[in-house]
Amino acid sequence: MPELVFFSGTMDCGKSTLALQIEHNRSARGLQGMIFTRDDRAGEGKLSSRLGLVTEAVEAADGFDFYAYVVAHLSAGGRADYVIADEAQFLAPEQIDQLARVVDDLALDVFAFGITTDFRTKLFPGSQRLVELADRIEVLQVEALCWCGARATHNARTVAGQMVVEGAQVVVGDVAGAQDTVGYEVLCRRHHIRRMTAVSYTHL
Ligand SMILES: Nc1ncnc2c1ncn2[C@@H]1O[C@H](COP(=O)(O)OP(=O)(O)O)[C@@H](O)[C@H]1O
Ligand SMILES: Cc1cn([C@H]2C[C@H](O)[C@@H](COP(=O)(O)O)O2)c(=O)[nH]c1=O
Repeated sequence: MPELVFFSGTMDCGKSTLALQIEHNRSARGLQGMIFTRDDRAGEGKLSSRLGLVTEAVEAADGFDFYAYVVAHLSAGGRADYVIADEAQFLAPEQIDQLARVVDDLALDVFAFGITTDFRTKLFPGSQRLVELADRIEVLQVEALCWCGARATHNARTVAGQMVVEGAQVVVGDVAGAQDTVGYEVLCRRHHIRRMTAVSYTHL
């Protein structure tokens, strides 16, 4: 049975790497995937991993209709055996519904990758819809670690290493950002609640 699978975890836990591995393993066996992303750090139309691998992807911007796009591709004689959607937290709930329809009506596996919660520990709307609709939710095995050594479960937004709790939900960035710009750091719940980042800990 085709499935909608949500691969979830914190930032920097290997989601995009896994997406690229799934793509590699399937294409090595002659299967044809359709790869989508949104707002990847590497730029428009890219699916990139911090390990240095990158592949071309279709940018799923606001209003993009996954179901219509896949149907149009198949109707034009194109082939599709599965779908990959990275940075799925940025998708609108309706777009997740379209991905579910790709599974149910077109019988394709859909592998979606994304972080579940934002810097304020609130669900992204796209992730919420994935939790509601996915056949399976897979938490990634390679755990990112908090500075204290515990498993990182939450994403903090930082400016100069200090945690901030105000701002827009979406700000594209990285865990290794420059000191004066917006960056991110993964933390355990205890230190997220206490707003203790690696920088604030070393200044205690
Ligand atoms: N220099 C490195 N050597 C080995 N592994 C690395 C290196 N840099 C990053 N990684 C691995 O890549 C992971 C991040 O992968 P990525 O797919 O970009 O994460 P995500 O998509 O979840 O944000 C890190 O957690 C780490 O396991
Ligand atoms: C927590 C949080 C993250 N983001 C952005 C930052 C990155 O561009 C992506 C996550 O990418 P990754 O491959 O999982 O590292 O999401 C955001 O916009 N808002 C947030 O609250």
